[in-house]
Amino acid sequence: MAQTVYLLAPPTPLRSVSKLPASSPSPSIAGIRPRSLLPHSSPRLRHRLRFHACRASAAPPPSPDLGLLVSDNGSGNVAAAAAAAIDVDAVTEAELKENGFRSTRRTKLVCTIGPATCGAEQLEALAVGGMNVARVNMCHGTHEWHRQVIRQVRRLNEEKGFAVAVMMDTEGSEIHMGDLGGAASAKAEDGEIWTFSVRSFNSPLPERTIHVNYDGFAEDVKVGDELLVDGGMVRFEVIEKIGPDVKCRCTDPGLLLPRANLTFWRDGSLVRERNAMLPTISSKDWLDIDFGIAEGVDFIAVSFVKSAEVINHLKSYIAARCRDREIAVVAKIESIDSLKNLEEIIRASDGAMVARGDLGAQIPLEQVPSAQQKIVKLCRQLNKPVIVASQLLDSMIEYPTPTRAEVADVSEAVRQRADALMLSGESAMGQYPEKALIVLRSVSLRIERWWREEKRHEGMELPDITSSFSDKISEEICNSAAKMANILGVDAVFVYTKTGHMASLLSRCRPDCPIFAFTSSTSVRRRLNLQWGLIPFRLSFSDDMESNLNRTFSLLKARGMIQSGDLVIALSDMLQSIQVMHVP
Ligand SMILES: Nc1ncnc2c1ncn2[C@@H]1O[C@H](COP(=O)(O)OP(=O)(O)OP(=O)(O)O)[C@@H](O)[C@H]1O
Ligand SMILES: CC(=O)C(=O)O
Repeated sequence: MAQTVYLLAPPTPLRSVSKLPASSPSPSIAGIRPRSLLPHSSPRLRHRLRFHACRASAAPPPSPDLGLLVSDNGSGNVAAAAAAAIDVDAVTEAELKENGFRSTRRTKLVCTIGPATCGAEQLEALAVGGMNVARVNMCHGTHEWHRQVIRQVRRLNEEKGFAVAVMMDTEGSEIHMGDLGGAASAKAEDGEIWTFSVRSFNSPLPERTIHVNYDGFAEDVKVGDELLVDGGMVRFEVIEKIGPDVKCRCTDPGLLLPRANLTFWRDGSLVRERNAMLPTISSKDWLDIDFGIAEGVDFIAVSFVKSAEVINHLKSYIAARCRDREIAVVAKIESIDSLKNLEEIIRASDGAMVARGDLGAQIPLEQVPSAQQKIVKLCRQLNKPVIVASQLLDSMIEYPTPTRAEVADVSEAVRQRADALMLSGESAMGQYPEKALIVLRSVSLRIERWWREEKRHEGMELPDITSSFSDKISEEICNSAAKMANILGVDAVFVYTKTGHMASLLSRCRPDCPIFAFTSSTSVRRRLNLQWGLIPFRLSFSDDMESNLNRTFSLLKARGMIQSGDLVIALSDMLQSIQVMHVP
């Protein structure tokens, strides 16, 4: 296993990438020697790193192998296709000129797809607008509906050069309302009496009647309990139980949406004994998971995770059925149990979601911000991508501009350096999905730039996360490369990575510059699209690093993404030639 650090430096243009002898430090970066670049390396490692001083060639690029390189810019508006094989659209050109890759967006954007956005044109508008991941929520819609959406996203990727990943979100064993007999919503007014019942009804439902999906509902609730719909968007008080029917008085009026989640509280605490007995992954979820595997989704988000065990079980299940590619498992942190077992759950998962909607129905609302901060921090320490979700721009479901408080909430998530922000109802069924995406994009760009200008490198302790010696080498190289990138003010870090692991380790360090991640796998490329600061490309590699570098420089220069004289650090996790090694 070899790792190489390349330093590519100006000032005088060379005609080709040149390589110095292994023992020579880079002349352009005086005084920086391998040892000083790996300050934390154990002397026992005695690795010999080879540093290569190179410059992006000033010579006209050779005819690029256009079919091999496909990118999308992290700024999101890049329907990036191979430079000439597929024309780069006008939006892409404009966005590149406007921001340039140095200021490209680092925070990734997830959009929930629903009736407002499931058409081909609407999906394309979201991709052009910066959607990195499309989320489908299995609480809603049929398999046929989800299949159409997933295939449409794949088509967009293939035909227009996007790398939008697909995340399937399981329903989980939550207690929720039924379908409202086909109605899009129903309004509950203050003081009205509604019936919540486990009985099945034909459409249309009797007036002010709600079906509940959980058979034990009427037995579990008590007169006087508070019933929260959708985490408290509407509230009722239980006033009477008649067999399977529970009569409730509306105390906080609002809009009831189909299949909204239900929780009940007694004496100021969540009643959760019954919930605790329900399986995290229900039999319906297993059918949905099989569907997701068959449709080739990139992520499966698991609702109401209680422990690491269920994540491990699901990962083994996926591994047994999916030998040729990986599906990342994202743990949704949305329950008291998931907070209790947070670290073991995050360690077991490939990522996490701060699912503030349901979390806010399980813990007091005022505890949600600190829980968010804790989850985001832990995820970064453990190198797991983290999504901040729910109600970021809730008012934009109905209005074309966000509230100031919503903008502040988005800014805080960006400032915490979460990997991704998620739109839920705003994109699934809101009136302004594209505008909501623009708000996320512009707030992210602005806060990220402010952060860089203020030079606010947080000194977050990044603990060792690797167990194997080989991974430890990668980790040290990435930590050092990110530090060096900030000190030297380089324009970009290039990482050539088979599995994406090294790109992800770099992302964890949140360097000031963007990270161009090259991988030969389209599915790894899509997965990397969830991670902070990564601009993932697909590139067929050779084992010859110089040839890879030359080719990437030519291709990126041809597209105006880098220029001669740009300062770049390049890392690789897959050279077979030994360039980091134990000194004999
Ligand atoms: N596939 C779909 N079909 C119909 N409506 C949908 C679909 N996906 C989402 N929606 C609508 O958008 C709203 C917000 O979506 P979201 O995925 O956040 O769901 P949710 O019901 O709030 O549940 P969760 O807690 O799982 O996020 C939903 O309540 C629903 O009204
Ligand atoms: C996204 C989600 O499931 C929640 O916020 O509850």
